[in-house]
Amino acid sequence: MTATIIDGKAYAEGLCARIANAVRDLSGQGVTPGLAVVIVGEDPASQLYVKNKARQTVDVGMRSFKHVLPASTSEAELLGLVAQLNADPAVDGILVQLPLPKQIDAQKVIEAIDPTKDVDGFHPINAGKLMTGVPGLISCTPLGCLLLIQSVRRDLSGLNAVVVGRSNIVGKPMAQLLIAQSCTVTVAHSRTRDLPEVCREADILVAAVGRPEMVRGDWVKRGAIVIDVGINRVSNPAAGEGRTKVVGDVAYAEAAQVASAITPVPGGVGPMTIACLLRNTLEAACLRRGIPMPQVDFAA
Ligand SMILES: Nc1nc2c(c(=O)[nH]1)N[C@@H](CN(C=O)c1ccc(C(=O)N[C@@H](CCC(=O)O)C(=O)O)cc1)CN2
Repeated sequence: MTATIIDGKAYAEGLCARIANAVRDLSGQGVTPGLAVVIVGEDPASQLYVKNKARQTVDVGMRSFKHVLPASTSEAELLGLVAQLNADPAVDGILVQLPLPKQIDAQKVIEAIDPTKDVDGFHPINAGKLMTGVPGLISCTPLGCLLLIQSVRRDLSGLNAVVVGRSNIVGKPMAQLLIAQSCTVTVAHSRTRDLPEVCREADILVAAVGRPEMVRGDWVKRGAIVIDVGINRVSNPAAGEGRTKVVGDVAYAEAAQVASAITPVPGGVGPMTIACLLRNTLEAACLRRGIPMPQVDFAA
């Protein structure tokens, strides 16, 4: 079996084009959604993600507000900025880029964001809404994974799903989203006994562990849909000394022999994270004004 490659980059571009159309309609009604992105410190990967977020925000016709703070910023200073953004009517969405420097308690910052502007979907109110099936803002990476899964199979009812990883940002919300689609969900993690055997039961396998190529081809059930959330930079001596490359949590070449569909890394889940952030900003702008959210998730 040769797997269908799920092209996250192409899906994300299509989603952004639909978001841009919806933003154009909204702007015609005098509403231009605004997204504030806050970065603390000089982590090069975070700087790149924030730059891409600001650029894509403008590309879809939204207003972008970028706040760059020094690595020495105190928790109180960051909380002060969040309070200011909560009160700003031009700001519909607030995102504080993670990770934060060690003197700042990230959970405290997340909990300070107005839940109606929490476009990351990390606030406990939004996590609780997802768990209880109440509409709210959903964490971008798991939402992107679900859209990619549904791009190859719309009805997931009754399928066995295994999510490897139990983080608040990916693993737990991913499990909730799959439960809401009537999957039978197992959340596996570093203490799971016989992880390969657990994975072999999965019709849908989501790997979000942060360990390069940990999920091997013989962990994958024939015909499974495999979603790789990992972004791991590893050395690549074949390309020359000191060179690196990005790989996922799944041994792609092996798994692609067995799966029916698989996301590559790069170009799979990653691009969906930013597209879903813009989607959530559109939703936040609509929700806060009582405007129905346009259907942008799937091509009509
Ligand atoms: N507040 C948040 N912080 C962080 C989040 C988040 O969702 N909210 N996620 C990650 C970083 N991230 C977005 O912020 C992000 C990561 C990766 C990609 C992406 O498109 N990756 C590319 C590969 C990139 C490379 O080559 O290095 C891909 O997979 O194709 C987009 C966004 C942590 N922080």
